[in-house]
Amino acid sequence: MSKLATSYPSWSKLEQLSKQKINLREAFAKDPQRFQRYSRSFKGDRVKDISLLFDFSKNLIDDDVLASLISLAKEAKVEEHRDAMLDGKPINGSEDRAVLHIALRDLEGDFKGKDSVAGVKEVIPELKHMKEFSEAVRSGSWKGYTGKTIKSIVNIGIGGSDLGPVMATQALKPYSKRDLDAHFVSNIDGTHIAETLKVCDPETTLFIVASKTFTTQETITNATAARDWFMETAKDKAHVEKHFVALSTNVKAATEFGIAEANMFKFWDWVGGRYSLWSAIGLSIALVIGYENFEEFLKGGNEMDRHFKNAKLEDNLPVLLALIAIWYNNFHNAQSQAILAYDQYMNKFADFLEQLEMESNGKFITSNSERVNYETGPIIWGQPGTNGQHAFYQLIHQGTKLIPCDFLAPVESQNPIRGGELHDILLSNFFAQPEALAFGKTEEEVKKELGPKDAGNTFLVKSKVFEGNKPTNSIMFQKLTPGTLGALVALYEHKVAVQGFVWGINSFDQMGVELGKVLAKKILPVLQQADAQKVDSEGHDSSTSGLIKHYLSNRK
Ligand SMILES: O=P(O)(O)OC[C@H]1O[C@H](O)[C@H](O)[C@@H](O)[C@@H]1O
Repeated sequence: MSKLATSYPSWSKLEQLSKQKINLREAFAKDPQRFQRYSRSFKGDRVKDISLLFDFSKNLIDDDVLASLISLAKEAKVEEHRDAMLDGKPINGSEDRAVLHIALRDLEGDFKGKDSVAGVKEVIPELKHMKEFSEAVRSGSWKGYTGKTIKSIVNIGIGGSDLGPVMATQALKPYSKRDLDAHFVSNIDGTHIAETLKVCDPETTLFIVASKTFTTQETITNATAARDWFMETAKDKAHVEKHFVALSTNVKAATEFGIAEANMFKFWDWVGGRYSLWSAIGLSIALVIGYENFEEFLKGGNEMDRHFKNAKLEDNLPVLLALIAIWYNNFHNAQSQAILAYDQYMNKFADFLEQLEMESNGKFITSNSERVNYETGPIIWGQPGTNGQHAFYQLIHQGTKLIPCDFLAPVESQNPIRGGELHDILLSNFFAQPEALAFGKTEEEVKKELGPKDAGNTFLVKSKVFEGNKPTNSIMFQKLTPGTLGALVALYEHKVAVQGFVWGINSFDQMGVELGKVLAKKILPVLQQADAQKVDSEGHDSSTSGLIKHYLSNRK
C-alpha cells in the first residue's frame, strides 16, 4: 500500500535541505568536477546508434540533496513498484489492470515475469500483421477499390490515439516515405476532418480509425463522417474494407462500425492510451517510416526498459529525471516544467509529454484512498528552440516563477545546411541558454558592460540583471534515429512512473477526463432539439444555461 509521501523520513530531510540555498555559481567554482559527477551517459547495447548524455549538474542539488532524493525513492519502494509493473502485476488498482506497454517492445523476451498476462503472447503475431499490412501499403501491392495504390493515410484518433503517432511521425520524418501523405484528424470541430478530406482522394486514401475503446465520441463521429464522404464516391459498402482499418481493443465495436476482422489491429487493456504508440496505435508510424524503422523504435524503448530495470538508482536516468523534478515540484514550489527541444523534428514532443505527464500524474488521491497533502504532477509545456527564445524565455530568465527546464538536442543534424553552420548556431543557443539561466548576470557585471555613461542609470542596470540560479537538465543525443526516439519516450514514461510511485498515486488511470464528457452528452440533446425552454428545466447553473441559450438563439 502506498503511503503519503510526506510520511517518509527523507521527505522531512529534503524540506530541511531546501532551506539552504544552493548557488550554482559558487557550486561550480568550488567543484571543477561538478559536471563529471552530475552527468551520466547511456548507450544502447543492441541499438548501437543510441547514445545519450544526461547532464544534471546545473540543478540546485548537492550530494546531500541527491542522496536524500535517492533515499526517498527507496523509502517509497520505487524498485519494488517498478518490478511489479514490469512483471505485469495489476498496479493500475482503480481499473485492476496490469501496466505493460513494456511488453509491446520486449521483442527478445527480456521480461519474462509478464508472460502469463492475457494478451502478452499475442504481441508478436500482431506485430507481424502490422508488418505485412504496412509493407503491402508502402509497396503499392495494397490497392484501393479502383485498383490504385494508396497515396494518403488519415489517422482518426484523439488523445493517446493521436498524440504519440503525430509526435513520432513528425520526429522521424527523415525516415518517411515522402510520397505517402500522412494526416491526423482528432478534433470534433468539423473543420479538422473537412480540411483534411479536401486534400484527399477517396480512391487513394486509407483511413485508420484509432481508438482503444472504440467508443470515443470524437473519433467515432469523425470516422463516420469519413465513411460518408468515401461512400459518396465508392457507393458500394463492400469497398470500405480496402479503405478503412481499425486499431482497437474493442473488436465488437469495430465490427459494428463495418470493419472486417482482417483489417483490425488489436491491443489490450493493459496498454494505457498515452502509452499506446508502441502498440497497433503505432500503425500510422509504421506506415510512414516503414516497419523496420518502427521496430528500431520499439527496440530503443526496450533499451531504456532494461536500463530502468537494471541500473542502480544513482545511475538510473528515469529515476534521476523523476527525482530532480520532484525536488522542484515539492520542495521549491515550482508549478510547471518546460520541455525545450532544440530539434525542429521534435516540435510535437512537448505536446506529447503534456498528456503523458499530466494525464498520468494530475491526481489528488493516493492508491490508499487518501487525499495527498503535497503537490503532484507539474504543468508540462514547451516549444522547440530557438523559437521559444523569442517568445517566452524572458519569463524563465527574469520572471518571478521558478521554471525548471529540460533542454534536449542532437549532436548530429539530419539537415546540415551550409556545411553544418545552421546546426552550430542552433547548438550555440542550446549551450548558451542553460548557461545564462544558471549563472545569470550580476549588477556589477551589468555596470561594467554598460560603461561609465550608463552605469548610473539604476533602472537600466537593474533591468539588465539576470539573477541566475535557474535549474536545467541538458540531454544530448547523437541523432534523432528511431531507436533514439524510442529511448527518449521510454525515458519520460518511466520518469512519470517513478514520480507516481513516490507520490503514491495511480499514474495509469484517467478518471479526471470523465465528468466533462458526461455533461457534454447530457447537453447535446438539448442543442439538437433546439428547445430553449428545456434548458431551464435541465438543472444547470445560470452561467451554463445562459451560454446554451445564447448559442441556441443566435445560431443560424
Ligand atoms: O483511444 P480512445 O479509447 O479513443 O481514447 C482516446 C483518449 O481519450 C480519453 O479521453 C483519455 O483521456 C485518453 O487517455 C485517451 O487516449
